Amino acid sequence: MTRAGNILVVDDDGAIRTVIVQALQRDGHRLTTAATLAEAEMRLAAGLPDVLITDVVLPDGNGLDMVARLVAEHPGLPVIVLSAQNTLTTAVRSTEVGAFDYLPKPFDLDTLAAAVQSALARGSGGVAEPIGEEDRALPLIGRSPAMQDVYRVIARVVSNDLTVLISGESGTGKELVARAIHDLGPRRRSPFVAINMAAIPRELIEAELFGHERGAFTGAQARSAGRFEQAAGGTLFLDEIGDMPMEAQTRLLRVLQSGEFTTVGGARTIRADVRIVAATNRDLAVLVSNGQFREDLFYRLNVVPVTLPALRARRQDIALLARHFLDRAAESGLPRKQLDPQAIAVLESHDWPGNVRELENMMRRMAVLSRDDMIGAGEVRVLLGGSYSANPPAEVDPGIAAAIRARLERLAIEEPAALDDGSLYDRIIGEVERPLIEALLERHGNNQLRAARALGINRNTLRKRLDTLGIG
Ligand SMILES: Nc1ncnc2c1ncn2[C@@H]1O[C@H](COP(=O)(O)OP(=O)(O)OP(=O)(O)O)[C@@H](O)[C@H]1O
Repeated sequence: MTRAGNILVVDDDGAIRTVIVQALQRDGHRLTTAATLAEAEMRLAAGLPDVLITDVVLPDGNGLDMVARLVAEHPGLPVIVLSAQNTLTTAVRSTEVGAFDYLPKPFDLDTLAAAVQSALARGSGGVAEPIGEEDRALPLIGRSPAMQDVYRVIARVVSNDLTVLISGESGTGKELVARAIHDLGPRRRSPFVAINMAAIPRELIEAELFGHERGAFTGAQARSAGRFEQAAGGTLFLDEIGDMPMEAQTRLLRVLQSGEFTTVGGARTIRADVRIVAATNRDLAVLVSNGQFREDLFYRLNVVPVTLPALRARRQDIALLARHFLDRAAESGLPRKQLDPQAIAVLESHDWPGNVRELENMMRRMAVLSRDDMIGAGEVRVLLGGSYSANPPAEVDPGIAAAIRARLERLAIEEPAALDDGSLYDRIIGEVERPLIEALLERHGNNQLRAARALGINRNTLRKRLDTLGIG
């Protein structure tokens, strides 16, 4: 009889993870995956699997070190080690650290399935909390060292209730991290409730947070539960905490100290059973020194600080994120698009002041606007628009850039509405495409390959455009 269990697969090779997941799901197992040690730690902090399958060489360290530590802490946990380094040393070391089995790569899927069966038959007995029915896919994308640091902190906090303060520029993923902490932890079956201090009128913040009784203030026609009450048993995410008014700060501090709160206009005291995660895109330490934020509240919130890096500080994640967002756009019904290598290079050299959110929006627009399945550097540059033309890449003819700017200025004067009526891309591209292609063909003696290269589009795209425009 086959037994089914919760299995965590740790391998940095996405293809191998997919193959293993598909093969083992057929036997009814529930799979979760991680691509790095830090991701694995985050998963393990959320709950032990019945069987761990891990690669040895991982981008952020050696899988066997993790195995040694885990097996020491949970002697019953069966671990299957996979390794492409088919050396005796790896095999021996796997046994020494207490692995249950060792399979050299490439391995046979039936052998792996059989190894999993014997591992389950031995039974770990050490399952503290089942992983859950579904693979709660990690929502955070990024392999940069800076993101690995973030994963490590998440791993440290998921299974406890320590207050976390997430800092980072707008669009760096602060809310996503707060949700990951909630979704991976023991409170995940209770609500995750978010409140943004900057989005609520100052005078209503306390009522929003703590709820109010009927008649507590003008317009309070019925009793209303506040976010603390709504989040009971779960996580309360206090976003843009730097914008919290002073009086509300004082009240919040009291709640954090006593673990209780009273509703606005009411005498009822309610126990605050929530985990607090706060976020800010402002420097709270500066607000404290300016007297705009209470120092004692700052220390109460900043128990575990997490700093999210700006996207420009982790450019190696840009390609991964861009592809991820194009995939997501395709899953939501938009046309499926890919990026050619020069397009990725342009994305990687952009500074992304709006961080991941800006990249996400840009990829959705690309999915809609790009005429070709393969997005080229030229299209990316056009869409990055003003922010890119400030620093034009060497290969763009300054004459062409100047002509586009001149055309935009003329449009702004003659037809200002056209600048934001949603047709700008087609208008400008329509106007500049023909002279641009003709000029480049002329410059390269009608050599289409060289002209396509200079344009940053592939040759087939150029051919198609020539056909459509009737050039040639
Ligand atoms: N590492 C990441 N992987 C995948 N998606 C991400 C990542 N970081 C951010 N995103 C996406 O980028 C968008 C912005 O993220 P989020 O809202 O969490 O940012 P934020 O820092 O809270 O922004 P703000 O300060 O403006 O509220 C979201 O759609 C989120 O899903």
